[in-house]
Amino acid sequence: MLLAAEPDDAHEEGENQQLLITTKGGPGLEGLVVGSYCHDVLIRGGRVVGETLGGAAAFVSNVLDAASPQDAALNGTAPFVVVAKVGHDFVYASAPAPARHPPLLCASPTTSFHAQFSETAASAHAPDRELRRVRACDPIYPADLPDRRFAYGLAVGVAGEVLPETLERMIRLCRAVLVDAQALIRAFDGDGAVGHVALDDTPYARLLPRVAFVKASSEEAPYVGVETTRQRCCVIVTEGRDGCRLYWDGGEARVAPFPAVQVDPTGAGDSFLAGFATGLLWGLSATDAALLGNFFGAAAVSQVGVPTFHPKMLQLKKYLKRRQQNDIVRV
Ligand SMILES: Nc1ncnc2c1ncn2[C@@H]1O[C@H](COP(=O)(O)OP(=O)(O)O)[C@@H](O)[C@H]1O
Ligand SMILES: O=P([O-])([O-])O[C@@H]1[C@@H](O)[C@H](O)[C@@H](O)[C@H](O)[C@@H]1O
Repeated sequence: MLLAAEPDDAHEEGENQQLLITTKGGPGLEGLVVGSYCHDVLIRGGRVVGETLGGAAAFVSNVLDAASPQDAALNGTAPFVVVAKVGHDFVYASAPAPARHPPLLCASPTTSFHAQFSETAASAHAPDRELRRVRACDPIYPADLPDRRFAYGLAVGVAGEVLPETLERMIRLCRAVLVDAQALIRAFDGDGAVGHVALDDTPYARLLPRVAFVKASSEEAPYVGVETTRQRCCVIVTEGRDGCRLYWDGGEARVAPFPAVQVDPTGAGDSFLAGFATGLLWGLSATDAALLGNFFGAAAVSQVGVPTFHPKMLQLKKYLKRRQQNDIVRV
């Protein structure tokens, strides 16, 4: 699979879009992150063991900020925009991610999840938590997105807030869009318990040929339908402590994990996706970008809530960049 190094502005309906993130610096690298911040309540053995900032947008912007501090300092601005919504009850406005990337305020309450953790997950691929959405903020509408072009977009909803028309607008605005499957296939029962629907049965399915990557956890992968979806875009399945696999039309690759002592699995998938996008921005091959994704996923599970990164951790960039052969990236 060839991943073009330079952008291509043509985004026709049905076009089989390839990854179009340029490896060269400059304002053309601005990203668009769409998905709301939320309140997470962590419950173990019936007891609340933590209350933290959540929402994929929080974990994603945390990684993107950590991975591009020099760019941000040079421009005086972060090289990406976050479109997130919260209510007036939002308690993490001064936390680093929302403070740097303020959300839109709504009359509805902040999205809130209760995460019930099992004491032991049977395998790396077994679900280790049951999620319940107890409050939902407003959806993010196409009109909420800035009206300008971006190098890349990350659709990272957690509670159904990225509407099909919003994803379509992202595709029009961004040269390449990476999607977290959880933004597309979550369904909520009367109690808010999170379930899944088949991606093919959703209005998002027709947009897949115009998406560059879809990332799914092992639990979500059967609903994404890897065999069908890989014919439309590249699919990445994360496998917890086993790392991840990439599937494209005609091939696949396994990417090894980093060791970690897991204290809180929340945000691993989000941090993975942001690390993966960062790797592509650095000009890495998709498999090396996935290695960077594994690195940030492992870092996320090692800390409770939105993790902090020691600058030394980012020395991985030097190592991975040394492996980079040239600007045209092949898998
Ligand atoms: N226990 C772990 N040890 C090392 N890396 C992990 C661990 N759990 C998750 N990761 C990393 O985070 C990524 C996403 O985790 P996963 O559990 O598959 O996703 P999700 O959080 O969406 O359920 C994995 O692909 C892996 O890179
Ligand atoms: O753990 P993960 O799958 O990467 O992502 C999580 C979401 O699934 C969850 O709904 C949200 O409340 C967490 O804050 C986090 O964003």
